[in-house]
Amino acid sequence: MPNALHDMRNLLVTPPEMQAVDKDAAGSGIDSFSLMRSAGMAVSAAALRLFPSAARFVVFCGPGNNGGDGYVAAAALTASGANVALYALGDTGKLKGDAARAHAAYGREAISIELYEPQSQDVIIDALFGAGLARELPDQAQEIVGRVDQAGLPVVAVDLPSGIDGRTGEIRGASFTAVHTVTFMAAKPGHVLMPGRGRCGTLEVFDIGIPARLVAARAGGLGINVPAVWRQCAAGLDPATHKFKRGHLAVFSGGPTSTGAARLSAAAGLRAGAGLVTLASPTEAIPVNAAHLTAVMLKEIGNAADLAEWLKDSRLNAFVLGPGFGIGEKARDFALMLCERALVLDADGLTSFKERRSELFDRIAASGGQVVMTPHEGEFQRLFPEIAADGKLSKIEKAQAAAKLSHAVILSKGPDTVIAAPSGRAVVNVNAPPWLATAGSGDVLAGIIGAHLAQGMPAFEAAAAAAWRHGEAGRRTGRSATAEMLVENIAPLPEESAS
Ligand SMILES: NC(=O)C1=CN([C@@H]2O[C@H](COP(=O)(O)OP(=O)(O)OC[C@H]3O[C@@H](n4cnc5c(N)ncnc54)[C@H](OP(=O)(O)O)[C@@H]3O)[C@@H](O)[C@H]2O)[C@@H](O)CC1
Ligand SMILES: Nc1ncnc2c1ncn2[C@@H]1O[C@H](COP(=O)(O)OP(=O)(O)O)[C@@H](O)[C@H]1O
Ligand SMILES: [K+]
Repeated sequence: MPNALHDMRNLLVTPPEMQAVDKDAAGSGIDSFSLMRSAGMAVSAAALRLFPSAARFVVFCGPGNNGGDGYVAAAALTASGANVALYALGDTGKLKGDAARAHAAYGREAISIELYEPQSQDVIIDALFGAGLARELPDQAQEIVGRVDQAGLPVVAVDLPSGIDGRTGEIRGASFTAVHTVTFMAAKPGHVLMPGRGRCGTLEVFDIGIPARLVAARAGGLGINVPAVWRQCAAGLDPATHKFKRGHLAVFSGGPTSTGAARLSAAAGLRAGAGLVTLASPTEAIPVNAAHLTAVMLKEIGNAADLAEWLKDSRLNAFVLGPGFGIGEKARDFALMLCERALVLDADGLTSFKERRSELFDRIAASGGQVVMTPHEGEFQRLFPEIAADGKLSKIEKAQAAAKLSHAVILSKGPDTVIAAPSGRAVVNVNAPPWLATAGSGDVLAGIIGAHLAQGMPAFEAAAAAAWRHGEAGRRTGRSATAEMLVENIAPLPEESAS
């Protein structure tokens, strides 16, 4: 695992991994109650920072350690002079361990949660359930979520908004929608996967003092897609370079009425840094493509024999196949010929293998090439129906399973794009604005990945860096983004110092 993922800010730790970290911390002699105290104090500080003039802080405490953090926060808020009311879910007499100790230390009355009546100036501290949520949110808690939503009250969540599954980001029955979430040591998948991400508000990762080495030792290779993940593979270009050293990317065009998608990929590939980009076009689409291209070159490739001849040029080192290409045998034949080099298989290129996927997966395994597949949800479902249908798996786990099965790097698109390698390594992209969901946006992404592959980046880093640059391009473009505008706004790769 690269060092980048050892940086706590970039790590994602699943709830079971975090539980193991807790045990290791206790085993190494760290006082678990002092960790809870740090956690609760951090929540109290965040609440006071965000709502310095709140009329009342209402703390909801659950039956486990998340509730324990709530008792500590309530005590700290009270000590700071704030007006605090505390409502408990379940029998406080049944609290155990650190949570029981935090409850005792709070020392004031806990009101039963069903008695909570919203007041218009309330600020909610949600400490019902965190990483330990093991099933649907109890009915009583769901009802409170409804009351808080209806009253439109701001919520500060402890660890996770209660109701969000920390492993998957799914909503277990109902969940609070927080304006701010304070989590501890490292973010969890539920903070970055949808729909959970949309309910966390701003995310604060607070260091409660567990040594980083204990967290890193249990972390399983998941991270957030920050430049540190791939920067070491994107070193600045050699000033003595020439265009062939920056790689030669080829993008395959569809027929005369569906050429735009491939041209978008090609334009994005050039803009993203490939030295040369050639659009490979069937004969009948040559006129329309010729009429639209300038810096991108054009080559007539009608059939597999033409392609075989062209591939004798070993400088052609990366390919994008799929956008607007058409579904069928030609796509399959071409893709199978390209697996040995570096290939982005997208759109129709993926769908063409719906009934014949093992041919593709076997070829990828045998070829040793760098292959990235970029399915959106529908394409993922077509190629990996059994994985897509497994309701127990998170989006990260689905991408990991698909990567393992196909031997390719999988970039599973959406607002929470996941990039996974066959080894299990995976990152979640978090910089994409919603207006990236515009026609042709995926074609632009495929072109950026192609440019990275052409420059010699390994498939995982090429895909992760492309998702990030695509997101940045979206931000630079703004809400009115079209795919053409995204191409214009692809910025240079960040310098060494960016994180
Ligand atoms: N990470 C760290 O280093 C630190 C973490 N800390 C904090 O600990 C939190 C994790 O604590 P936790 O493990 O006690 O889990 P938590 O979310 O309180 O819930 C578990 C309880 O709820 C119950 N239960 C579960 N689901 C239920 C349901 N649907 N309906 C009803 N009951 C349900 C479950 O009972 P059971 O499933 O056994 O029946 C159990 O009693 C974490 O989020 C963070 O805030 C800090 O204190 C400092 C250090
Ligand atoms: N809500 C969203 N927020 C951020 N990015 C999104 C959202 N929805 C889609 N995207 C991104 O937009 C792109 C759409 O690609 P794709 O589905 O292939 O569309 P198209 O075929 O029109 O190009 C993907 O990169 C995807 O990750
Ligand atoms: K919570």
